[in-house]
Amino acid sequence: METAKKDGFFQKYCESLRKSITQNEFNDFAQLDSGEKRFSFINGLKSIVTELKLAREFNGKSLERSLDLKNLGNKSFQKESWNEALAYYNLCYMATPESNESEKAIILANRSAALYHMEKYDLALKDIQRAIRLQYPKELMYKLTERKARCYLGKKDHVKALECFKETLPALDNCKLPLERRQKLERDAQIMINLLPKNIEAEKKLAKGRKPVPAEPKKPAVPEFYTEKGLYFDYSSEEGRFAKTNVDLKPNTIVLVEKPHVSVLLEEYSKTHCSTCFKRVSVPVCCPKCSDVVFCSEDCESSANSGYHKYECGFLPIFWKSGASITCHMALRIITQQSEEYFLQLRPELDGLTSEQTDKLKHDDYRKIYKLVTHEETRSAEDFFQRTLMATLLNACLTLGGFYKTKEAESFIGGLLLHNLQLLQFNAHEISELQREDDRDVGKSVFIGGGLYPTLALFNHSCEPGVTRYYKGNSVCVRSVRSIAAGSMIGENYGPLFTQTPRDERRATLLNQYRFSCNCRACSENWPLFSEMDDTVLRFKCDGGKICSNVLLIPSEINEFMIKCTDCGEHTNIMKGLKLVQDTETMFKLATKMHSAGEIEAALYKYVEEMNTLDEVLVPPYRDYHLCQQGLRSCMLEYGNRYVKFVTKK
Ligand SMILES: C[S@@+](CC[C@H](N)C(=O)[O-])C[C@H]1O[C@@H](n2cnc3c(N)ncnc32)[C@H](O)[C@@H]1O
Repeated sequence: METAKKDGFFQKYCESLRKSITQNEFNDFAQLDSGEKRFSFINGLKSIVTELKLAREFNGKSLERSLDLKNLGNKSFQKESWNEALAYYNLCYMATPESNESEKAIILANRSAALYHMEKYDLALKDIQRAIRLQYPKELMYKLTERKARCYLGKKDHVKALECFKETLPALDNCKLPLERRQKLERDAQIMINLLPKNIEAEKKLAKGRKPVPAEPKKPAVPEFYTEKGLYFDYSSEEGRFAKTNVDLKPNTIVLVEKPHVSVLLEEYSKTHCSTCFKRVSVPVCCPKCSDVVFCSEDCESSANSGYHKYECGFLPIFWKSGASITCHMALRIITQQSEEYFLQLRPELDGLTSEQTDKLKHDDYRKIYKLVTHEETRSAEDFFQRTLMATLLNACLTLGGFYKTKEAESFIGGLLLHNLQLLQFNAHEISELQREDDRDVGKSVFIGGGLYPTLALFNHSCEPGVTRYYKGNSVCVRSVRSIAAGSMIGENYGPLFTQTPRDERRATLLNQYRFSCNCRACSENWPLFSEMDDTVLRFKCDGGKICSNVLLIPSEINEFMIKCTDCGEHTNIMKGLKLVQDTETMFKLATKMHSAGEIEAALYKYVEEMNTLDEVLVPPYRDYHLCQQGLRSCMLEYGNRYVKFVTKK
């Protein structure tokens, strides 16, 4: 990844600073042999803060804008356009300045009303709670207690609903409504107060006679860290460290689940996804000071505001305008998510760390990532110049954000920023999300941010990868997509696949971007591209006993697949207990809604591998054809040892 886009201010500043220094000065810089020295040199040239007039920006908050948005929200609400009202209230909440607490309380209360009408009772209850915490006006409090009661009614929690209707009566004492209106509300609440105890009694009686319903099993939380027991890391002088297995791995095996050491959203997703955990957010919790990020919960907001966001708040607009790449933001976040003392404490041991020591550490320990590949020895002085200048821009954010308590820490942390920029270039991963295109039945994988996964970063590349990655929030899951024999390397893919890109081009890209020459099986045997494979078609025996030439793989609701013969219409259930999914439209909906892309792929591969009689597959275009075809083909190669082309059903 490049340090910065051409159209941002950083690139221009970098070029002008480079021109302003003499060749002798540049030669002196080129001689330097540590990150700390490089940082001090560039940081000492000119003050980047003064040159670029850097200061925190909080342009997104304005009471005027907030009131305008509230009016728009209220208009949509009156039209009963609940979704539209919610969208305006969200924007309005984000735009409200920190000091306007009572205004914020009113907006949250309005948002709770929209959510109530959308039957999102839990979310409405949360907003009511937030409004109450922010000193919602006493004279209007009856509205919230009554809405709370109705939310509990919606949730069929009659006991809590009764409590809230009871709270409504004293709350009405503070209201400023005309007497008639107030009496009407009191009567309504009283009706419910009289009615609900009977319901509660009846429910109790019914419950006595009924067998207790077992609670729904909770979905297991994504583990912080999991590895397949056969996974280990080997080393060679040409390839560095790389992942291997000491057991046979079947397709679809989870090889690794890992939380990132650091992860950052792209600007485009900073207001639709939680900045801390990457969950998509429809009812955001905002930062009190800036309107550049959103959170999915108070927990994520407070962990951000007591940590990384405390220093980054107000700098994101500058960062985005600078054109700095997401890896630069990650280099900064690695620092802002810890404290100055944390790094100063680690300082004496960083350079002496060994993999035996770091392998045992947790993902959030800086020592775990410090020794990742940087290819420092192959870098040019120009490369160092640009990256070091970026480190000074990141450092300006730390200085202005109040990160430093001691001036002496600056050059050390500046050196770490430069180190982070180098290691992220080769070890960071794009984080993607499976999104469904509006009116189409096709899901696509969309790049939403970047992450650094300390264990995944040790996997080497193969143009015929053995695994695929997908994400849950910002956690990565790595699954095998074909059989991998004990003793083999587990290769992941850095970009070029053998089915799509000719060997020389693949090798050139990898050499340029990752500084190695690829010798994977597909490269050394020079396998043909997908477009060069022959169209051999064999036939699959369907359940109807006939031999049919067209078969379609259909994902079911439970991440398993069946085959539909498109000639005779028979279905073959390849796993027991599967629900039949009859039409392709439902299939696509299920595929894109219920499964992540990686899971679908991995499961597809598994079943293709199990059906070694199958030669032609019509691959449904539910996502990215290439990966799908590539995976299927490589499964077939293991069986038939010949090249088979898969036909894609458009
Ligand atoms: C993400 S790291 C992978 C782990 C790395 N081998 C290590 O020792 O930390 C990427 C770097 O690993 C090396 N690498 C990755 N795949 C390779 C391969 N197939 N052959 C040789 N070197 C490879 C390259 O130096 C590349 O820049």
